[in-house]
Amino acid sequence: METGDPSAVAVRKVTITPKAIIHQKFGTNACYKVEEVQEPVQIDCPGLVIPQKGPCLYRCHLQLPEFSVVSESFKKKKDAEQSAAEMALEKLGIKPATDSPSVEDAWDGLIARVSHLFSDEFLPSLHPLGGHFRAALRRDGDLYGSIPVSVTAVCDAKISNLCRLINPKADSNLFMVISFIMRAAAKLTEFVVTSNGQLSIKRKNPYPTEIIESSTIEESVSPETILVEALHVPYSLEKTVQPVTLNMSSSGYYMDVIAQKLGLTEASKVLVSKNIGKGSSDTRFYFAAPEPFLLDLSSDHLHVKLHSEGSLNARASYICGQDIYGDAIMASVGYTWRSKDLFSEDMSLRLYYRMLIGKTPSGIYKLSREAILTAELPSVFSMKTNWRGCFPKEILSMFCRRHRLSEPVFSFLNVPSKEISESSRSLKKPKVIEPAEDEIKLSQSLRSESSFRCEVKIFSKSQDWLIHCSPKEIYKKQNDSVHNVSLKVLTWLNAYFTGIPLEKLNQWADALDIRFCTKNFLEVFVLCQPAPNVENGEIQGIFHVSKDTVAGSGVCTLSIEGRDCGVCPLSGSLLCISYSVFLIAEGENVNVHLESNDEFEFEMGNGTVIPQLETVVTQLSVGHSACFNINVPSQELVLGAAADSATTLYLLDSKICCLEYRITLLRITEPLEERMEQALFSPPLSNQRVEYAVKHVKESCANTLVDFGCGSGSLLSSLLGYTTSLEKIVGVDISLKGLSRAAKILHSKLGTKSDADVPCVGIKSAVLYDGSITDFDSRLFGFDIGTCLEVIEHMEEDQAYLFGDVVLSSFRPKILIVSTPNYEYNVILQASNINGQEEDPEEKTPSQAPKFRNHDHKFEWTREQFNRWASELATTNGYTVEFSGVGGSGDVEPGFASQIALFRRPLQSPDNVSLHEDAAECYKVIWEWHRE
Ligand SMILES: C[S@@+](CC[C@H](N)C(=O)[O-])C[C@H]1O[C@@H](n2cnc3c(N)ncnc32)[C@H](O)[C@@H]1O
Ligand SMILES: [Mg+2]
Repeated sequence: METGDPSAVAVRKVTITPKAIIHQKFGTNACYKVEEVQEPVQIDCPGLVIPQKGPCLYRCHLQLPEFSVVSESFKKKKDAEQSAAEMALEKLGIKPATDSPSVEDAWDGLIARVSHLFSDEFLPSLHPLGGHFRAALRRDGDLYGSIPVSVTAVCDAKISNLCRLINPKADSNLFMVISFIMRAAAKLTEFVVTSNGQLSIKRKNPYPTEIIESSTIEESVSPETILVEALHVPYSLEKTVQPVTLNMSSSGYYMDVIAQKLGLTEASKVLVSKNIGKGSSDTRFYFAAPEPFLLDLSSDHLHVKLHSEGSLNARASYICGQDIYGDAIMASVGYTWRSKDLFSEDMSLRLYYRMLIGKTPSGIYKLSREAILTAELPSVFSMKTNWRGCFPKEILSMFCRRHRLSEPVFSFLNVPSKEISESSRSLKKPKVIEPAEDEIKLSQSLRSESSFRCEVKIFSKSQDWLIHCSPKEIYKKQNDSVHNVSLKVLTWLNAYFTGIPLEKLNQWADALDIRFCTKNFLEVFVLCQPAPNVENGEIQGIFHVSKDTVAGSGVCTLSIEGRDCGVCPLSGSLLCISYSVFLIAEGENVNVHLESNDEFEFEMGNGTVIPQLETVVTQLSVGHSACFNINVPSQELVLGAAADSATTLYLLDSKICCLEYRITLLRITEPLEERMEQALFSPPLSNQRVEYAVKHVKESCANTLVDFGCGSGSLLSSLLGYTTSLEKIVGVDISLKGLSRAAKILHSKLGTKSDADVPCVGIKSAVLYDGSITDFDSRLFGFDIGTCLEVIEHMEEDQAYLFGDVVLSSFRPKILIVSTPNYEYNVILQASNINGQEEDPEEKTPSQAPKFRNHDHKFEWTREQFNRWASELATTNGYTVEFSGVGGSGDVEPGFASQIALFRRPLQSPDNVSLHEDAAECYKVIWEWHRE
């Protein structure tokens, strides 16, 4: 425990304390002695024989050259000391200043602090700097007892605080701090010596022997030599970061060892960065003090001058957020508050690259998932329950901390309830509603019936405005609004980190409702973009963005093993895979293991994993394994993952490499809607819709069927399991992923089985088209039956109206079946437990209208809304319509779970075929099959 520090309270209270003033006036001539006082105990238990101890109190004797004072008794030693100092000041007729400290006060505090560090009482203390003072007494010759100023500048929070009070810029300017300390030491000529051109301070008189003895200068139990792994970070970006070993002999001073590695004679020429490690670790950059700095300690323009020297170490400066010059050593070594022994930890290339990765938004996400080569920061925040890894808000906070910015400031705009009730009446998602300016009340007191709009502002440490994101979207949950706005900012920042040009950055900002102060922003993030390398036209910088990543590589080879169970993942499903990633080199027998995960969950369709992986899993069924190769991504990602950095570096530098992914699809959890339909209905609702369609196919003896919005072909493939009169089946969709799954399933059902065991023997052809069902294609005119199951609610409402018109006026099927969710039924679904799994219990607001069943639904209609749509449509186009449904009952409130409209074209109604004779064939054939 550190005692008797006169500047300590100065910093804490911001005003100079009585003790500090005494110290300024008398220095070491002021002598404090604290004694314990035992307070008399009040016996409130007569007859008790066990001796009673009162609380321990302290009294302080302060001896000054002319007089002495004794304080009252206090519970804390330091209060006794301050009280004694105050009494002495009173005697001297000095009034301590009570207002905030002036720069002069801070200077006085700094001088007092430096003086204290070199005092007898500091030497034995358990303070990170104490170790340096003791180790300095093991240095030889002239260096005996000499302390490098740089360590005092970074290992003592009080010095940093005082320097900041003198000049706020000292916070990020190491050189300024060092020159302040040197100037303070120069004021203590009686006590310490500073030598010209040397960044070191030494005590004038030796320590008394008893102080040295009590300080245990020799470290307790340490082996002969300690080998510490560190890294050499060259300032030239052409040279790679290399591991180095520091041999810390137990009898020397570790700063001298580092000096040698930097090619310097001794420790005082070494400068030390801020701590960049996590928590208790002490990871810092060590680098040579630049020559101009040694020559001109007092210049205020030093920083600028150093900048123009051109030896800025971009990698080291980027990682620690402080300017670092020349080659640097990155090491985790130093003294702590816990022990007198030297603390050290090995640094590895992997740790270094992880630090680099951890400075970008997507990197923070990747690290939080322990999936550097596999995960990507998702593009949307769909649902809290499906999000894996750190949440956007936390990532944003972490990002700000790592770039030494202020914490992000979130504020909520309370959306008036009028807006919400209007928006829920139309049963449309309250997506973009702009409340009138005067109706917005900035409110932190949030009512449960409120909806939330959240905005965020980001400021630098010195409160310069950097980014402001104010999306218009309204959310029912406060958390959703916070995560969404955070994700927007992260997405935008990520774009900046990948090196997009400024004009694009501006466009992105507009699209994401972001405003930013270009000047302030670039000042803070100047080192964060990969700088274009003019010589060879490649992007090169702190990030080694490889050509392949820039070009956007795809999957090179793919092989799938295992039995196809026919269920492929849909967008919105939650997948669980196991995977391993290896670095493989052309013509080499070695492959380096980079990353593995036994159970890795992610949501499909949000960009939560690298695009190649998402492409591959869409082709897999549960139980399937796949192996595919991709081009090597940026080096820092590979090295951040690799445990064996040496082999990895060797292969990356000398061979043509690629990454090999081996994955197995373990589980698929369908989106909420699918899960509810399966769990709450027997047979599952989707099967009931298929059976409804089959019944009408059979009844109408249809030969031709078109499924509008066929998705992954569940209806078409199910139809193959029934004996019907169908000869031609066609599917149309705009989703290529869905269509390719449909093709795969139809192909396996139609192509492989022998006629004997297939009921669908009558089917002569099957075709899948890529196209929008709101566009007419004459090849699908006049079919016997058209189906459109659970599709219209995935379109905007006006598009659903358009589809209705096009299908009945142009396609003109004899029968059309349209199904869509019955919104009124949601109360029943959402009262079920299934829904509970998705909800955050504390966020539930029962008074609100039920949610839609699926986050991709653009609307959900009540029975009345659906009836109105279908009836008007039928009348306009000369069809009849009848209403029905599946799930629940039509006669009991609230009706069917899935409502169905069945349109029939009366027999006498003309086909209108002539109208479409020359109509375009705008759909694209994706797959077709014809019976030979
Ligand atoms: C919920 S899925 C239903 C799939 C299928 N009908 C079923 O019942 O399994 C909705 C489908 O509608 C498709 N879709 C949405 N808008 C469309 C459009 N304008 N044209 C064609 N398909 C569309 C989507 O791509 C998606 O495959
Ligand atoms: Mg749907």
